[in-house]
Amino acid sequence: MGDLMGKKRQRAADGGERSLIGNAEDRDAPTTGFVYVLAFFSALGGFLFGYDTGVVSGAMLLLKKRMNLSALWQELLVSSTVGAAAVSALAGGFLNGWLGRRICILLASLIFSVGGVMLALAPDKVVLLVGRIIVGLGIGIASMTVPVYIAEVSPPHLRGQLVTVNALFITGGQFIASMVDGAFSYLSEDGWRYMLGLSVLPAVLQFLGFIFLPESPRWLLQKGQNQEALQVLRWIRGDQNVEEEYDSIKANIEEEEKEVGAGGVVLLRMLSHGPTRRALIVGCGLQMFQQLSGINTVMYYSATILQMAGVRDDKEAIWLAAATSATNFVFTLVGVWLVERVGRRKLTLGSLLGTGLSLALLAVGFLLSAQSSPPVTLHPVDPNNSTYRLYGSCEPCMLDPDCGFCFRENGTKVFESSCVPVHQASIDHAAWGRCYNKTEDIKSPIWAYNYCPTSYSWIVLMGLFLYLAFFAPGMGPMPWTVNSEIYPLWARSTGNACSAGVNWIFNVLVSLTFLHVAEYLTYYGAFFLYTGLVFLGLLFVLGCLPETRGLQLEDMENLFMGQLCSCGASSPTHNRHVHYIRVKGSNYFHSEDENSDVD
Ligand SMILES: O[C@H]1[C@H](O)[C@@H](O)[C@H](O)[C@@H](O)[C@H]1O
Repeated sequence: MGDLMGKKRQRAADGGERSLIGNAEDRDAPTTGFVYVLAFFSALGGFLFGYDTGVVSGAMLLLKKRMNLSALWQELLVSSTVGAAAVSALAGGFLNGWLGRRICILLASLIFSVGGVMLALAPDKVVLLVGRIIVGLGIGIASMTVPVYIAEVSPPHLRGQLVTVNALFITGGQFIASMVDGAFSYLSEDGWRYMLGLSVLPAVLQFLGFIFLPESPRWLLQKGQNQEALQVLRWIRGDQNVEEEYDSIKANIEEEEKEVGAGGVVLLRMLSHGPTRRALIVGCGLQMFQQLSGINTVMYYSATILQMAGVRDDKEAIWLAAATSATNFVFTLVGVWLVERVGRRKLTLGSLLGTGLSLALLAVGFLLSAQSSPPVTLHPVDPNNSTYRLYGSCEPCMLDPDCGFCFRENGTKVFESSCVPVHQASIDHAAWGRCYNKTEDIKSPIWAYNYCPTSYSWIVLMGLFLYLAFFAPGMGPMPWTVNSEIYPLWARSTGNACSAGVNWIFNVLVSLTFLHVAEYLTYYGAFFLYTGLVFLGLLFVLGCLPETRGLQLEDMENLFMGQLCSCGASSPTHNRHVHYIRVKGSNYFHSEDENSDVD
């Protein structure tokens, strides 16, 4: 074993130098346009991920009225997709290893198409629920397969950028979904059918594309289909000399097999092998912290934040929410531009720092709003004679899930305000009284179920914008990009399945707990909590995330040879020394001390 590891490190060291030279050449080498075609068609999976998770909020506004959906059914229709994605992302690891990346992408696009047709034609809420679960199964498989496929077909110097394009497509999907929501919100009858059904178009396009596109050459080599692998490499790289890359991948697979064996449960082998165990902790940790930084809560909550800021019209709020997803999209583009320039580690660290500070600003905005919460001035008599809680100001009334704030305003001045019970069937109006009948008349009272009018909304708005500007280039895409790179081939599908599963599980956890957390800690407490979690994430990344820019996928394992979390950018590990050589502004790994043993 020790001997093998020694040879492996020798090869890695040679490979490191070779990739070092290779990379310098690579940058100047012509890249065939074909790799961009591959990235585009694969990233349609990211688009569908974003579209289907984003479109549901607008569709729900219409659906709850058309189908008379209770709060439980609304919750089910939203969360079932994310829950199904968690399950299928985990299962996707096995499918990826067994069937290959291409078949999995074809499967996902087929599932998306079937789910989309079902949703568009759904006669009742049960069919809708089944459709949402089916779509979720597609999202899970796509979310873990697409980054792996793109990473495996890309040359090292373009890999970060091309995998990050998938994340760009995710936020692009969310943005288009919000535009479609806005456009079809005027069709109150059947608008939701178009919103949910339109996803069939990109799904079919991806399916048709992948009928003609090749399997990942790395997966083919792993399955012993050497001739096909060589052909695909030639196809993707154009005229370039691919023998060296082919030999390097092949030699690596053989060594890995000798080193960690071939049979058995991959996850167990990963956990008992130091470098893959550490990579798995880093990959899952990144995905966990991505969700713990509250992105989906902030996005979801943006409509309310805008209402706080004085946007009272529902339609206007929908369009402004589209501006939020547009911001997320535009700043992901900045991430695509930066990833190969500053590297994954610096990008993630900078993003976490800015995200944490913006969350603190959001929390301060909510705190100031709570402190200047308008008082309740009217205490109307409950016609149903049921006792309802008496609150002195808007803040506690708004945090109570059974009540809402009913008020009039004159400019920024709030008057004639009361706290009344919410209607059992819909949070859109009060159970009785002045806010029972919602009219378009601007003089009629305003019903605020989950916000309070405030003059500090500009701080919250600024916090929201800065949050997206910092989160989107780094913490949004980097967990996906890094996970596609850090595992050796034999562990890549399983590693990505686990980390994507962690992402979806924490997505559900954070969304389901937000309102309860806000009820106990208030909104500012909830945002201070996210701030704390983001700073924990910052420490984690600072200590544990090595730089992967420019390295061959086959050389990544060396980054995780030492103790976990001593693997920060350039720190030496306990049993071997790692240092970086700068070539053309990039860090390249170079190994010394080949004979020491690992673990
Ligand atoms: O990377 C994506 C992206 O940031 C999305 O905006 C978010 O909704 C997802 O949860 C996340 O995984």
